[in-house]
Amino acid sequence: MDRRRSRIIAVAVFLGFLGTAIPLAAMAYMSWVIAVESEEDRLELFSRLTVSRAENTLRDAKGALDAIAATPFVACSDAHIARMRALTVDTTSVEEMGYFENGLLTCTSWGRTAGDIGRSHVDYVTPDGLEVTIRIQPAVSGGKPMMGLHSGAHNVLIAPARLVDVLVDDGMSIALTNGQGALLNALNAPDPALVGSLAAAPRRGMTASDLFATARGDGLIAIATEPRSMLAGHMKRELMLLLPVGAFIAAFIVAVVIWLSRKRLSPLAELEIAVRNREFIVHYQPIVALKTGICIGAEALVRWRRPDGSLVRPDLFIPLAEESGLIMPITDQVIEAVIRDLNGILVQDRTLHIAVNLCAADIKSGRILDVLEAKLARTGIRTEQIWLEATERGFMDIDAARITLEKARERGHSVAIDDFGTGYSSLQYLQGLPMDALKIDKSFIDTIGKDTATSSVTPHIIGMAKTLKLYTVAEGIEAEEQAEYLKAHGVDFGQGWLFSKALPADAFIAYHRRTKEKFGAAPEVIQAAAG
Ligand SMILES: Nc1nc2c(ncn2[C@@H]2O[C@@H]3COP(=O)(O)O[C@H]4[C@@H](O)[C@H](n5cnc6c(=O)[nH]c(N)nc65)O[C@@H]4COP(=O)(O)O[C@H]3[C@H]2O)c(=O)[nH]1
Repeated sequence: MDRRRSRIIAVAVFLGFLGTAIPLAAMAYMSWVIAVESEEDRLELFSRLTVSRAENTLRDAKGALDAIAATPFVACSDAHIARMRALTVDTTSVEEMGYFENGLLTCTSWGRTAGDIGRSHVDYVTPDGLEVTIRIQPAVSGGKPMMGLHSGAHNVLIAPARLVDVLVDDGMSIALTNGQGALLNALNAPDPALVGSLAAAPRRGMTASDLFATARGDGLIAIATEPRSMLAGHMKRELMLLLPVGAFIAAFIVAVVIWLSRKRLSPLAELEIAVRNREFIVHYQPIVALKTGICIGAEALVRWRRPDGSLVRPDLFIPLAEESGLIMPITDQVIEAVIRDLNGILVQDRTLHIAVNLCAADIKSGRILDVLEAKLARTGIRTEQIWLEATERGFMDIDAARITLEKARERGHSVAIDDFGTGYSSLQYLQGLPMDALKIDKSFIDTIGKDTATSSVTPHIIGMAKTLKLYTVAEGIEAEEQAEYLKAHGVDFGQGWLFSKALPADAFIAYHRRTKEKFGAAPEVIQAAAG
């Protein structure tokens, strides 16, 4: 497996892992956030209930004090005491009402007193003017601590429990403070330090151990807290709802990652990347004049050099490239490589030509001629030094092919039909097409000297080419006797392992120099003139 495939697989595994982990973690986080939010909402609701409960209690007490102050009765008369008692009985929150004269309790809702109980100290004053003593231990309440509210000459005692008389859920604690931070009463022993901090700065949130929320009333702050462990159950419920959503998203992401990576791992995707990364190089197979042995040119044969350095043969990727249209950018890269590799030697030796293979799409559209013109401009390479090879597949649209080939020849290129004899159209098409050379396929050359069914075809192909006044190039010559046979039958040029395999540019240039020294130079570049 090459590095690119391993990288794609590694990236896919990594993305698959992220695509699974992130949605699941996001859903877990969302469950946590929702659980925290709704628990805090619940605590805030209980804080608001507490505040409203305390406000009602204080309002009732104030109502009773206002009502007694408005009575015309003589202080501590029977009527006055009866009125105080009636108000005490009628006002749920009031446990006792008292009347003070010269700072001493003179009578209460229960009767006259000895007049030896003084007014208790004032802890704070409510916004509506009630003087509050947070804790009084009156003799009449049986030792139960009371809260005293004083207005004018009267006071009332209320049970502090009335202020936080709220039915709370398990684990929840409540504290009620006045606006100055003094604790009025609490339920279920909330953490005093937390209560102190929230009384100073009311807010909602959580500490390492508790969740909390607060509510403000008129001169009152209620604080509700509960342990963080209460979140677990809530979060579990949210998870049950959200995890399937996370699992669905994760499955979707994983499916997309698999689909994309399979696409990227597909041969087509690899080829696309290769085109983008310009991974194509060209090897040159020498073409020699059979009579003299002189190297008159070469066929440019593309190779795909993978990032790991391995070379892929064209027959393994050209069919896919043709099918997908990627062949056109590949042809462009081949032309660029020819110019880059051989510009020098092509300018030095005008007898040398390079044959470039064209795909069917290029022959149909004729696009390649403009590409060639643009790329050859200012290189010094002559158009007649670039031959164009087309297989019969390129002539499917015969009218379009004729136009392209005519144009190509007008511009000076020679045109050869490649792999001749392997298609179905052959002769009939050939006659109508402007052509310079015919390349006899290796399958016919292989039959030379052998007694096979097709061996008799080879001399016919050669004869036909001569009749049509085409140059003949024999492909795939591997044996001396094949070369001799072809020479004897008047075939002009040959190409094959007998002379040389396809060579990298440097090796081809060296090959060309050697044969030039040995056999001399070609008289001139072989050109359309043949026709
Ligand atoms: N066994 C044997 N083989 C020999 C011998 N002499 C030459 N060959 C091989 O025969 C093929 C000749 O090229 P082709 O018929 O144009 O056939 C080419 C051509 O159709 C296509 N091709 C190569 N380069 C390009 C290109 O740049 N563009 C296009 N469109 N097709 C290309 O790929 C085909 C295969 O190319 P290659 O693998 O390079 O294979 C080359 C060459 O290496 C020999 O003596 N013995």
